Amino acid sequence: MKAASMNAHPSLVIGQPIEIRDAAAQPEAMVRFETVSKTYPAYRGKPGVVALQGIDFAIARGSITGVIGRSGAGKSSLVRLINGLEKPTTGRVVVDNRDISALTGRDLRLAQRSIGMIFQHFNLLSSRTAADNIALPLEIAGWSKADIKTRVTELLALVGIADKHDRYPSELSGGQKQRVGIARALATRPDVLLSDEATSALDPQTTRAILDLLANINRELGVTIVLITHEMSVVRQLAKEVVVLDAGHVVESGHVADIFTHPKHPITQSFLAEVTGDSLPVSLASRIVQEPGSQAVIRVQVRGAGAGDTLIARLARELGLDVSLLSARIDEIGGQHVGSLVLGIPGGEGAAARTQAWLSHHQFSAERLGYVA
Ligand SMILES: Nc1ncnc2c1ncn2[C@@H]1O[C@H](COP(=O)(O)OP(=O)(O)OP(=O)(O)O)[C@@H](O)[C@H]1O
Repeated sequence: MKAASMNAHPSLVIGQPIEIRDAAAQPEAMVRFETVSKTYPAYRGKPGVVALQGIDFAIARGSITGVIGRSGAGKSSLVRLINGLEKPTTGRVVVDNRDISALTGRDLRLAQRSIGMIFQHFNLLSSRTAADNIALPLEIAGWSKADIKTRVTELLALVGIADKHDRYPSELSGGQKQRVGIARALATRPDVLLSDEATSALDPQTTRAILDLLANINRELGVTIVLITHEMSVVRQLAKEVVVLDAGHVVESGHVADIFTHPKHPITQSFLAEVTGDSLPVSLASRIVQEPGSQAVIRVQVRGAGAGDTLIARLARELGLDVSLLSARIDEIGGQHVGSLVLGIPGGEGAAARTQAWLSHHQFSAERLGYVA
């Protein structure tokens, strides 16, 4: 593509008007996996590996979708199928209505320009300044020097490091390096941004800042973001949808708030335990014992503003229980209020069992933590 035609794209500076996407005219999905499997063939005496099997899901245009799984679950394979670096063994991967798995050569390279990617270790060229790293994909795409200069300035401002134009990667912090990585990934105005563990090497504060930047980019530019991660805290902070991968299969998927309040698969529950397990105040955690005491302690996940108060009132009314609220934590997850309530249930084992049965009947996700004296 010639530089002149690339200039026809509107500017992408946050705060300025952006390309209007006509949702009615666009089909819903930006990425669609259609009964995809991926097997790496046997090689030099090593057996073949089935990395993905029966993968069938769609990523909505303009969404932020988290793909979470343990090491070896198949996350990187999934990403490489989206950007066409790998071909599926069976099925199709459709990106923006094109079967990317069927593209080769120049067609594939052009399609890949609309799919940006950021990495855990940034993958910057150490011999190039921040500006020249960002310029690289534009040079490859054949942009003119003048257009590259304008675009790079715009991108540096977009990611909040306008003053780092001439800095080399060795002179930048981890967060700043990732900002360069994000600017480079956005340079050719992609529709999809793939983030492969992009915050895994960063401290929690920098992680938060980078995830905030990605949220802004999604909001302002409408770029569909696919977040590959092994950390539920990343999904919780940024994603609206989540796909849980285990051993090459999608074991659960849906709205983040639904999955947080009703995790079904054990692997999802274990991911959630990592982010919610530390939510008990130390003073309460230290009082919880497993021998029967005066109150059974039950943790319940609730959704929606005021849901906690309503639940306690219903338990009082319908089961006649004088429930005490031992601890509560409310988060905003996937745009919804999600609460984790720790309730004290008096009345011994019978009352605790009735409460659990009632919660389960009304489809609350609940777990017994023990008793307090
Ligand atoms: N190029 C390859 N050749 C052979 N086997 C591969 C190749 N790439 C991945 N695999 C295997 O496929 C399975 C899924 O790997 P993949 O890298 O997709 O998982 P992952 O969830 O990204 O893991 P991690 O978080 O450790 O990177 C693993 O068993 C892995 O060893």
